Amino acid sequence: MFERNSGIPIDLGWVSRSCVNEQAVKGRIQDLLSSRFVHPDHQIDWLARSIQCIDLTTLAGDDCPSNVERLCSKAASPLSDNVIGSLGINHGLLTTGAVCVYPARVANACQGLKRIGTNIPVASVATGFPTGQTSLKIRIEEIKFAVKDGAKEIDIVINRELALGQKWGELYNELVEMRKACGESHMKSILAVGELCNLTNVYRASLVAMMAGSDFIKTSTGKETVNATLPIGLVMCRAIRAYNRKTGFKVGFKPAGGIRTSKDVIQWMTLMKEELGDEYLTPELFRIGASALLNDIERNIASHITGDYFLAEEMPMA
Ligand SMILES: O=C[C@H](O)COP(=O)(O)O
Repeated sequence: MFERNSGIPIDLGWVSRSCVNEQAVKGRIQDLLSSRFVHPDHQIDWLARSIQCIDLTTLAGDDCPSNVERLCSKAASPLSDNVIGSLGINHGLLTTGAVCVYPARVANACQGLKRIGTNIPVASVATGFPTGQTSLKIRIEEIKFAVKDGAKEIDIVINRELALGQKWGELYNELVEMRKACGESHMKSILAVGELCNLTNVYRASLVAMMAGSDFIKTSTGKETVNATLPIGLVMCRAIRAYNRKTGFKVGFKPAGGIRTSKDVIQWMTLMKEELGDEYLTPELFRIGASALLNDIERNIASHITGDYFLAEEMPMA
């Protein structure tokens, strides 16, 4: 275990001095993709490990108790019994990192997980997700509502207007208020990187979110035009590393939005391993926000085990 990030007073000098060389970021990602491979013999282990880091998500307008219950069952038993048996893992030991739902569905998720008898945490998006376009008062109330209903993790969205206007002090103050409203529940700050215009803003927003006490920084809501990309992920990982060196606090990273395939997951895990080290490849410090990824992982693990090719529709719905 490690100490939770309590945040630090805002350091505006550090924020405004920080600039990102976009060409160097692209070069580093190209180098990573061309020089680091996971040996096929180890891919099953990596994929099984990735499942523990998934925030299994449903964020649809037609979410209702029954589909949230199904999501909870899938989170508690992400792989079929025969696949689990072949991996030599005891049933019930492999679960996703969390279940992620809208605030109105937190109570359903908590009940569903309790019925199954698992302590998988419920995460909830809040603060006017995905845009945050409402008053601070209402955004704070929404956090409190989700916490009261049992959410142990709150995925808040940052105010993009403040970030784009370089109003870092104001953004920090909003985030500090949100962190207070989260209480013991962990705050995962969504930067909505696709709307931040450039990588320097991504780096600066990452620093401000961590200074305000975020437990995780997260790329995207999944609703922006550009969501999680590896260059953006690299910039956020570097900010996490710099913050850790300066303060000693470890802040987690959550790429989210458009992550659909086993190949994507292995690339994200490679980035984490190379940039932050193995200790960050745990559910405490790494999550993948995804609504449509588990099916592909299960299909790949089943294919590795049996040597047969499976169609997506042959797998139970993820
Ligand atoms: O926070 C999680 C994202 O909404 C998931 O995005 P996705 O639906 O593209 O997987």
